[in-house]
Amino acid sequence: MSFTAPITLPGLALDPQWHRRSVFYEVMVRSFMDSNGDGIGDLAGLISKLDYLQWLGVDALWLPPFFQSPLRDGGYDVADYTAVLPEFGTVEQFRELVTKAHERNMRIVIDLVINHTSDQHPWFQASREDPEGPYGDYYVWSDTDEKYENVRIIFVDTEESNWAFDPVRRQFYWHRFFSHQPDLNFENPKVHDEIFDVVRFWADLGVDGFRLDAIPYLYESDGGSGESEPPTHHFIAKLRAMMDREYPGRVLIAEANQWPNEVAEFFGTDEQPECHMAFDFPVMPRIFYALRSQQATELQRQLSEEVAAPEGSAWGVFLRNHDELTLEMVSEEYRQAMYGWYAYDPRMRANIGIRRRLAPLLDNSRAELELAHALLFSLPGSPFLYYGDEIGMGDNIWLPDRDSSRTPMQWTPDRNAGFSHADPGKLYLPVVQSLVYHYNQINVESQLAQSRSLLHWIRNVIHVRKAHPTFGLGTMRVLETDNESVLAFVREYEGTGTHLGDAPERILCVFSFAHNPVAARIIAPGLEGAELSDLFGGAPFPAVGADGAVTLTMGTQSFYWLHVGDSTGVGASA
Ligand SMILES: OC[C@H]1O[C@H](O[C@H]2O[C@H](CO)[C@@H](O)[C@H](O)[C@H]2O)[C@H](O)[C@@H](O)[C@@H]1O
Ligand SMILES: [Ca+2]
Repeated sequence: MSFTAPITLPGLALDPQWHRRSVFYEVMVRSFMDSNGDGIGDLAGLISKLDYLQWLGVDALWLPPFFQSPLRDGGYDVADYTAVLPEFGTVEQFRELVTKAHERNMRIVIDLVINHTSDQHPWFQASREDPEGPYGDYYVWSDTDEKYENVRIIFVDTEESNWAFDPVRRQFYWHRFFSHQPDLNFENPKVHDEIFDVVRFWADLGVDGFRLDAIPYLYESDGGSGESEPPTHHFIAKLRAMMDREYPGRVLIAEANQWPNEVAEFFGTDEQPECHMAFDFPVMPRIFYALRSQQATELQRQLSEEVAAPEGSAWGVFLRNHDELTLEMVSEEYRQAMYGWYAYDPRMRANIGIRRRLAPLLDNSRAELELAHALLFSLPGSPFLYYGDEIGMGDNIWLPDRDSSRTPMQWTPDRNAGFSHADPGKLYLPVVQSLVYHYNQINVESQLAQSRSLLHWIRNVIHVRKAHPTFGLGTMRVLETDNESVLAFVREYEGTGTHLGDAPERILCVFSFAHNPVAARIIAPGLEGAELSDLFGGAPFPAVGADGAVTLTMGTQSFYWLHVGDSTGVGASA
């Protein structure tokens, strides 16, 4: 892929690898900061908090939809792709956000929700009213609701069919998600043109990337599963080609809740590249499984089988996001175990998953929060944080659907957690006031004032990660251990063009999920005789033996990131 065209975005240098070096931060405009006291977060509020995000070490923001929408699915029901929802601000303010982010060397990624629109979108209104008109074929219409019977239902809590009857057109329309989200008809080339124009609109405003929402579901066919069908890949390849031609350096991120070998197809091929990044869905629930089961084996197996992202591409790793903690990528047995540990109250469940935030899932255990983040920041790929998780925000399971984890950001112990000066009753969602996670205690201001707070800890780890490009750019080798609670892998990078000069770097990462201290023997072929030292404080550790093994003692639910130095000479082969 070439990057010959100049990139003129303010404040940003051309960096074809930026997405592989970045720490991403998902921030919902509605939830972060309200600038005008109407109780709803907005773009001006987000702009006012860019300094905080820069301080934290964030390199790129991912903004879920902020477009015109009836907000029946958190904005994933778009009614106008090129208009900002008035409560959030204006296109001009969005341009200002991009400029100010770029000035701080931060990039902006936005959601591209193209599988479906809101039923309020003028295209759908025109389509239902005038089947022969210019929009008649923009959606998937049928006289029967018996087509595509092999296609599963995704929102099992609310939907009984992927078809809904429209009383105006007197036909059924296809929808993979809520019935108020009709699927666009990608068989219609005019739909492709419309989507390309939407991409150009936002790319011209300077966005650095697009998260392709629900991307496997663009096409369906008779007898097919409606997931990742060949024409879906052809469309993405066509979109990528346009991006490379017209907007080199901007990235596409696939949101495909599937197994790694299926998701990996969204990277495309050398000849027909598709996405630069894809979210890693299977790894995430296995981290949570390991924390409760004290077994690293399933996570170790998954990581060993992990498909390496092709040259120049990256996985996106995450612990939580704005959706439920999806359990689609685990077996029924594991799913039931996880419901038992993490969703013991049925109210905590949504579809096939758990609608809770990170800190409550981990019972506010500092050890577990650190362990989970240490994994997040050292697994291959780029980490995605979810707003508020850096301070251990709580949730509100009495709110409907996934709103449980979309409450206002907690900035201070003051009114509305410093999020808004509106009357508290006017907020788009109430601030969290539960016993453990009340905004009086859990907020940015008080954590800034405590040097050992979770916020400072996470910031420190982010900065350590960023000082070692191996985490973003290196390969991973999973190692054998003699303790099934302990996971170990080595990250290796040839080291060109980093602060290390051209020196290669190796980092041994070890994690114990045991609920008591343990010792583990780690077999590290290739590291025979190597010296080890702690990446944080530099303290020396026992060297790897001549047999390539090292025994480490680990505290309860703890981890090490160890710099692998030169061989001590003990049994070193060369
Ligand atoms: O636009 C509809 C939905 O699209 C994304 O959905 C993803 O989340 C679902 C769970 O909420 C998941 O089951 C599905 O596999 C994903 O594609 C988006 O992130 C959702 O917020 C949105 O409702
Ligand atoms: Ca506002």
